[in-house]
Amino acid sequence: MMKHNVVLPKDIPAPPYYSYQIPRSKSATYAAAYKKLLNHVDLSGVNRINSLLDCMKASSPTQIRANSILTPSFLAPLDDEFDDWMEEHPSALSKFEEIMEMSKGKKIVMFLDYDGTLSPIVEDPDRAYMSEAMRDAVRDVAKYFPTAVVTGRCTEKVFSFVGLKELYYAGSHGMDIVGPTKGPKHIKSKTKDILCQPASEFLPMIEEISKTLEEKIKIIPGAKLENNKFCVSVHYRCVEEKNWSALAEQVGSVLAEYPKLKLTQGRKVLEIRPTIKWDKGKALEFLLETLGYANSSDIFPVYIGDDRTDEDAFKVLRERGQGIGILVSKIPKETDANYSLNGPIEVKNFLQNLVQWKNLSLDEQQS
Ligand SMILES: O=P(O)(O)OC[C@H]1O[C@H](O[C@H]2O[C@H](CO)[C@@H](O)[C@H](O)[C@H]2O)[C@H](O)[C@@H](O)[C@@H]1O
Repeated sequence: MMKHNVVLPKDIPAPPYYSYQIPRSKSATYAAAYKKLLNHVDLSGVNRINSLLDCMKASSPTQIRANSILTPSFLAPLDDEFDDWMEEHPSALSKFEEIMEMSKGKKIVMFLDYDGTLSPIVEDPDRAYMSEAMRDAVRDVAKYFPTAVVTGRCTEKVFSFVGLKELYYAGSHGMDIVGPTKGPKHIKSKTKDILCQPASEFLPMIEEISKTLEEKIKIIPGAKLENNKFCVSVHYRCVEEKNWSALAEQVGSVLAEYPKLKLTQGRKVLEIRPTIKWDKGKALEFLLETLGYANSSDIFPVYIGDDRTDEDAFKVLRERGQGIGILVSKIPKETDANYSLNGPIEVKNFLQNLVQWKNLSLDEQQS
């Protein structure tokens, strides 16, 4: 096993998240507190397990409600808070006309997250299939607009689920970007080139931690490890809550031996990945550059995603002042996205609307 010199500090006082109070205001969603909690994750010394465990609990709204670590005002988002949130992040379906108006004269570029966006969240990550109707919708969208799937999955796995050769795929949270193998005119490349692998030097380390963790988590019923090539997912969706601390202990203690790896969190999943400054936001920028749009002012990128990791891409779009981010969520979450959709079915409807709108505008141009 690769050796790393790590000194684990002892007796560090617990971070102050137990007393964190959320003001009841327009933006007071549970996600704001969760974000604060994540910032306090401490993988060293005595706080390691508690920190990780609190983070696991806080990542799930249902768990949050059942859990007493946060204040009651935080636990019960009211209907009017939901309405406020919807006002700030309106449905991309009900505002479809408005969005199309904003995109007028610009080139739409589509970025789609996979799990929770194109496919529904299911217990077994190996069975997260997308529907045929969704596949048709994505295929149709890609006929008109450059389209990329941006995901935490490894590229090979997500390709096996989506199966569309004409798309770009940015797997492993954007650390493995490949081009299309065939496609319409706007896609120049005819071969499935590897376009970008910024974390290639981490492959042996990821392989090693993946094997170590796989062994360690075997003792925890329901825990599942997924090797995503440049990152590793440790799933706890099927782990009973009473065993979460044991899982946190295993993951935390292994990770403490790898200072060049960091932990992020998705939906009932702990994600281990290189500490390099690369994320879905960087992948989006890289793809825009690859498509020749780095300095174009007439592009309109649309990024649709449901996960915390998609926030990096939403943020990039906000900072560029270009296009829109659409968060897929049924519940209020702190987000940099501009609009929302409540699940994969609405995502499919949005994509179908986009195709219909494009067909209509082409018809208008011809008549
Ligand atoms: O970036 P994404 O495409 O959203 O991928 C993020 C992770 O998604 C998958 O896990 C999630 O979906 C599973 C299937 O529905 C679900 O069982 C799990 O609880 C979710 O966290 C995937 O398995 C991970 O590897 C991705 O990193």
